[in-house]
Amino acid sequence: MADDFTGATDLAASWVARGLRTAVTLGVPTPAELPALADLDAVVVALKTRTAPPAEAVARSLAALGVLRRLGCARFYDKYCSTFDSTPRGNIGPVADALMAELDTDLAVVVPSFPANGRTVYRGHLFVGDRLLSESSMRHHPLTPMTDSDLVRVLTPQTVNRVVPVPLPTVRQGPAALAGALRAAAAGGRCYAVVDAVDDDDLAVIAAATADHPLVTGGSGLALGLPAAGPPATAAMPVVPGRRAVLAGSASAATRGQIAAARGTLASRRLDVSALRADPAGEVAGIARWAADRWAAAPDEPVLVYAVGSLDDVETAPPPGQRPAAELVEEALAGCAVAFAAAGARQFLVAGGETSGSVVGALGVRRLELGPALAPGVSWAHGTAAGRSDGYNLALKSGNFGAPDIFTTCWKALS
Ligand SMILES: Nc1ncnc2c1ncn2[C@@H]1O[C@H](COP(=O)(O)OP(=O)(O)O)[C@@H](O)[C@H]1O
Ligand SMILES: O=C(O)[C@@H](O)C(=O)COP(=O)(O)O
Repeated sequence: MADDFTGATDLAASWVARGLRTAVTLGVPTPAELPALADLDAVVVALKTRTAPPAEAVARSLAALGVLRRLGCARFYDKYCSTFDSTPRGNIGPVADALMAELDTDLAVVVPSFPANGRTVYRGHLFVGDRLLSESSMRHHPLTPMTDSDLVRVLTPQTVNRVVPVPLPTVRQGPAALAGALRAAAAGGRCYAVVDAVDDDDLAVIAAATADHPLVTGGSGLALGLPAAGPPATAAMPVVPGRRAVLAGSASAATRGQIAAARGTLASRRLDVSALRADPAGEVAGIARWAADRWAAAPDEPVLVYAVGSLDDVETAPPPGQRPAAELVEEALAGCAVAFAAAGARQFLVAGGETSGSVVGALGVRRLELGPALAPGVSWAHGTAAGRSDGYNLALKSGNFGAPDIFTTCWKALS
């Protein structure tokens, strides 16, 4: 299960790359949706729990666990962000505590490392590229600013269990030595092992050492460490013809760069938070009219609607008595998606995990099958929605992933 929607497609892409036939369900699948999932090798339940209060995140994660067990799943992956995104009342610990208790297991590894995207863990500290997490752009995240890179220190106040670091030299001794170190750690009582990993070989060692663990936790990198079960299990993804749009609610550095790179090429509009506060429906209707005009002139050209061009656009606290900008923006982009779909849009790149949750929920999409990869952790998918026979093509892009030109180059894969 994944705590946001971009994270879910990121994990699914890793499993597909390792040869596992995988689907993503958006929210906990209903009983009627289970038969279609029965023959797969892996299922990712996408939850929108990253910023939820701990009790709510725990309840939804346990509901997901229950359904996955009913499907016959025997091993579980608790997917959170590779930058360990967590609110001050963090729910990574409470969710993992509940999963461990339910699965009656004494140890779970904590492995956010994802070297392909520059996330590494050394001596229990999380790095983004060559910076500590706390010195990376993640310190400015509007919802989950990360100001501490020491994962033991971040996780300890969130959990009733012990948190122990496992250093790189132990990993480099290989799977047997690491498995022994993990067993020794668990002998002292239920605990988390924050395992160092700086490259994909380290992830392969951790995957081998935890092959019999009922629960692992981490970013998607650990899934890439699995031995391949076969060639990549990418199904031939249906391409749904229609208008194209980029909806970017992320304020992350990579997305801001992608917006700057695309603005010279794509027709674009920035959401105006004060206008949204005054008249949210009117603002969305105005953007929908603008997009329809653009598509009338150039039907194949994507339009770009974004929230944050520079960090100055980020509202850190709402005016007294007003709704937070984050909520207004998520609702507005969801409203744009629905209005654009009514105008014939079928292909969406959505930037941001929370944003993706809002947009995909508003479109009524329940399930995704992955298609071509666009970047590490980012893929096209085909989404099926109740009452829509054609569905949508969706690329749910983590705010911090993807090359600078992804908003303009991603469409080639659908041509
Ligand atoms: N101007 C703004 N001020 C404050 N928050 C904003 C603003 N624009 C967007 N946001 C919010 O920032 C959050 C970005 O989170 P998310 O979509 O998960 O992106 P990322 O993948 O970069 O984490 C969303 O909730 C979005 O609505
Ligand atoms: O692990 C990751 O970094 C991503 O899969 C992820 O969870 C991204 O979250 P957002 O940056 O909020 O999209």
